[in-house]
Amino acid sequence: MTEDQPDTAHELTLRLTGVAHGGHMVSRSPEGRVVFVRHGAPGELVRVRLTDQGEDAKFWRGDVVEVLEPSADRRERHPWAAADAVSAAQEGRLPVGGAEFGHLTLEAQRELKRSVIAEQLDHLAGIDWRGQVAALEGESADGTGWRTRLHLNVTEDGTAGMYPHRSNDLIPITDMPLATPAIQELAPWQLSVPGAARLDMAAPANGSQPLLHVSLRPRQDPDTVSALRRRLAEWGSEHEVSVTAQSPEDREIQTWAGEPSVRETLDLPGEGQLTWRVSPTGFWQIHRGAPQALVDAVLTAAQIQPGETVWDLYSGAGLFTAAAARAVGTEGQVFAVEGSPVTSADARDNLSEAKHVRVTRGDVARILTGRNPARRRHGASRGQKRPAVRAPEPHVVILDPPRSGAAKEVLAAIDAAEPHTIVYVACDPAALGRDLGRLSRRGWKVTNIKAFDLYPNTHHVEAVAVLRRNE
Ligand SMILES: C[S@@+](CC[C@H](N)C(=O)[O-])C[C@H]1O[C@@H](n2cnc3c(N)ncnc32)[C@H](O)[C@@H]1O
Repeated sequence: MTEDQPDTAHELTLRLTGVAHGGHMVSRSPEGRVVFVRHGAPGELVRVRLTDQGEDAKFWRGDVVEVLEPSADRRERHPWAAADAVSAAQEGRLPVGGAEFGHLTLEAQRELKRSVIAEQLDHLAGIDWRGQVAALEGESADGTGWRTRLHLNVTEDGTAGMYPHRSNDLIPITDMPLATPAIQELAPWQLSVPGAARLDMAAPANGSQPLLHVSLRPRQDPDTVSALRRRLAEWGSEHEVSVTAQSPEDREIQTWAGEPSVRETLDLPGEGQLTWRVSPTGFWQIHRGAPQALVDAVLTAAQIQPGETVWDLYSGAGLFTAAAARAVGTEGQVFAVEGSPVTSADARDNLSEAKHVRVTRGDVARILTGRNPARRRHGASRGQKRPAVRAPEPHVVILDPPRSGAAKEVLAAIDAAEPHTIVYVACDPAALGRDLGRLSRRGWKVTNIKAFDLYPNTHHVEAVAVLRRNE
């Protein structure tokens, strides 16, 4: 038996008392130890199979395998059978990750996300947040069909699948209802791809040509790669899908069929259409409606005036950069910083016509302060390694950091630059709470926080916070 196979010796019957950050429900074992449980709902009595249970562990983790007293918030049917924990347990397998709230109604999912945000903001920033988590316009009734991006891992023999939460046992999948209809129709999980380690599928919401990117396994023999290339190039031509590939030994991305990138677009009222190229390994928002919802929220929050200077930190391929560039006009300027070489090259290309936009590649902390907090954490010298880029004085700062949030140094540098408004876009409520707390202590007032359900059927949630200086 492997560690991940069902094991009734490690099961408990637990009452779930609430929701915790990270997609877990909270409960206590009979001897009082906290147990974080996935796939349940507050108030339920459930049988839980423990997945982490060290004697010395501060807390344990587990998955629901049977619901003894169900919550009224449970759906009749999980929209994605492969991710349904209860039927998975009945079939003697693990549920795949990626839809850990799918057993609940969308309203209940949003209520849990709301309560996590409220709790984190209260606990970490002393903010009494009374907002709601808004569904995106045009969201489907069951929260499926939204993922324009999907990644699959591949077994040694070339079968594509997905991992259960905190497990290395890849499970082949036969469908993925969270993906857009375009991706479901292509069903990349049906491909047999020996030689590949991972597949990334991107299908822009505007219906333009999708792209399949293949990350090859290390040191593949040329015959395996040629055979894979031939088959996928044929598949790509037949289905009008671009195919690209990269081996770990080679930084260059090869185009095997079609185009080397996808084309994303957005209609800005009164401004026409904005267009972005996004490379196979570059960043783009996942939900088909996310770019529109976030650009609207950021522009409303930022109240950018013509002639102003805007910083767009962690800019990705330039989603907010392009919108801000229109808002400031050619009398103003936008200073964008993006760390990933691929994504910053996309941003440069996307904004190459806008002479009032400067895209800088690098770590935001290093660009703004000349110091590298990551290196310092690992014991390197505190000294300035390289001079910081000279950033123009901002009126507005937009930042959209990764899940870990912004480094302390970044918040200090933003504060020191004295913009009138900061717009913080966050995909992690705990990092948001911590960073808003830090900015509040520097004299910033949080004037508004809006939350969006950009990831239906998962525990993830996005928030846009607006801060103005406390006069
Ligand atoms: C959440 S994405 C936001 C991108 C963009 N705002 C959008 O909506 O498309 C965060 C971006 O920050 C970049 N990033 C992560 N850590 C960084 C760092 N320390 N310095 C600069 N960029 C970073 C990532 O490569 C990614 O493109």
